[in-house]
Amino acid sequence: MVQRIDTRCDLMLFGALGDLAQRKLFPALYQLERAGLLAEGSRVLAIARAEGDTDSVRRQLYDRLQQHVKPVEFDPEMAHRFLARVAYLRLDFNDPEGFYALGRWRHPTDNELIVYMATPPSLYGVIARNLRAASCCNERTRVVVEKPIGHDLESSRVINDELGEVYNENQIFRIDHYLGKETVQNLIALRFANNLFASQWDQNHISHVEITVAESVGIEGRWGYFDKAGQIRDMVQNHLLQLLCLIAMDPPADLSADSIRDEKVKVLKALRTITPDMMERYVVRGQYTAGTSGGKPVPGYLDEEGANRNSDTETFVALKAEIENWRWSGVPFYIRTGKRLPEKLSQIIIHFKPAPHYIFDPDQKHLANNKLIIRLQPDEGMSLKILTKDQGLDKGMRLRQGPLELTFSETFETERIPDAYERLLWEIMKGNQYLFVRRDEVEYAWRWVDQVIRNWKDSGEPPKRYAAGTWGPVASIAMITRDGRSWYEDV
Ligand SMILES: NC(=O)C1=CN([C@@H]2O[C@H](COP(=O)(O)OP(=O)(O)OC[C@H]3O[C@@H](n4cnc5c(N)ncnc54)[C@H](OP(=O)(O)O)[C@@H]3O)[C@@H](O)[C@H]2O)C=CC1
Ligand SMILES: O=C1O[C@H](COP(=O)(O)O)[C@@H](O)[C@H](O)[C@H]1O
Repeated sequence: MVQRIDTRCDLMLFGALGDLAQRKLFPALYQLERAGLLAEGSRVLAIARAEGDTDSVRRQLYDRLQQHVKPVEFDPEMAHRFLARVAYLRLDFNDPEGFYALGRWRHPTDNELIVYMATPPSLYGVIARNLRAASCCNERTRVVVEKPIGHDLESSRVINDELGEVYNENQIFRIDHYLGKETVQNLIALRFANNLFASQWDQNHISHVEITVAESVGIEGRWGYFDKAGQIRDMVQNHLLQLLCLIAMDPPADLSADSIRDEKVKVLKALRTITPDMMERYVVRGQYTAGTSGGKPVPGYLDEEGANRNSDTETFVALKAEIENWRWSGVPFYIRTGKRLPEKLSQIIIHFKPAPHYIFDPDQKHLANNKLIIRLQPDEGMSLKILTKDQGLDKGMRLRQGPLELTFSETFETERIPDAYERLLWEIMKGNQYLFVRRDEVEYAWRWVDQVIRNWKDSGEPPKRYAAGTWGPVASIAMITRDGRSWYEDV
């Protein structure tokens, strides 16, 4: 049972009629209502520039909730109860005068103020300044911004500076929604609550690590945004590097936001720069062509709605990251992520080194390393592959690899796993920053990713094509095979 808080909050949601707000944020707020976690008197101000008033926007939101909340979890009475908290304000975010209406909406409440910018990052600075000019924030205000922060290190610095002019770092909640996923948080529990793993978690015992975040979806009507970003800015700079940090970081002294973030920053700082001469062996970028998804034909990236047919933007990245410190020296982290892959699957595989002296059947030597498979989504859980003796009189000392299995839904009879945004909104209401990204993390991540993007640009090489519904360009298989390894397949 989650403990409710009695702090009344006012949430100003900029970009309230956009994709993120409608698909993720309002459903998450509805779920908090359903769980009884919104304090009496908490309110939401939906702010966007489309025509409409509170009644019409509530009707629109009701329909969206019906669309995006699972039918078994949708309760019309609860939806109306939640929507009664919502008002709509039509506003152009570039219009400073319009922001005085926000002050009028607030007056005379002393509810805690949360400002959520579900808008393009180019608007964060102007919204912050206009809020300040209209006296709509104080040192207790929490401001929430979405990833990606900028499109490179320089633009992220500009945005962070603009936010920093109005808010202190401890007021800024930079979202990386992967940090809100239960199973991602579980990495911290797995690593630091189990001494069994803690003592094995380094280059003495681990040969390599794989991180796969595969998506079966394509661009889903977001071509305008995605084409400027590409998979490296959309997924690697944030979600995948955050996963890498949680796997690679040293134990934090405690669970406080800064203890955890200090350790993540050390990992990002230690990432080996990928120089132009390393690109061929370390990085593969791909773009999907027509193929199939879920058994149905789907168009290629260049034929998606709104596409520019000459685009060289990547929809797939595979790369080999190396961390230059004592713990991880010589242990590659192979990461891959892409759109229109065969399935939605996020998993991390820790490949342990074999025993120092092998005494079994030489033909079975390839089996002789333990693997820990951490399934982030779907089918959340973990599986430790261990070796046992094959049973039977005729088997001698033949080995067999089998799993020690922990599927969360079966073992713990978990009710429902909350969506990442539910968790994150809840933590923002409580004012807890440990699941949010600090400025230096964002900037070190950009520094590393920028170098890869610069190398791509300088080489002028187009992305390698892969058919929708496959695991990316064959070059990504060659990349790992060259090191005598392969992407893990559960057989
Ligand atoms: N969608 C997603 O799944 C994810 C999105 N994000 C991030 O979240 C943020 C929002 O993304 P998304 O919801 O997809 O974007 P959308 O473009 O769908 O939504 C942006 C919203 O802001 C409004 N807006 C833009 N400019 C102005 C303005 N000058 N004045 C008033 N309203 C304005 C838009 O109104 P109008 O429609 O009139 O233009 C729209 O309501 C981005 O930073 C994105 O990178 C992060 C992770 C996932
Ligand atoms: O941030 C983003 O994440 C989604 C994938 O998130 P998931 O929770 O469904 O795994 C991705 O599709 C989107 O392009 C990206 O902006």
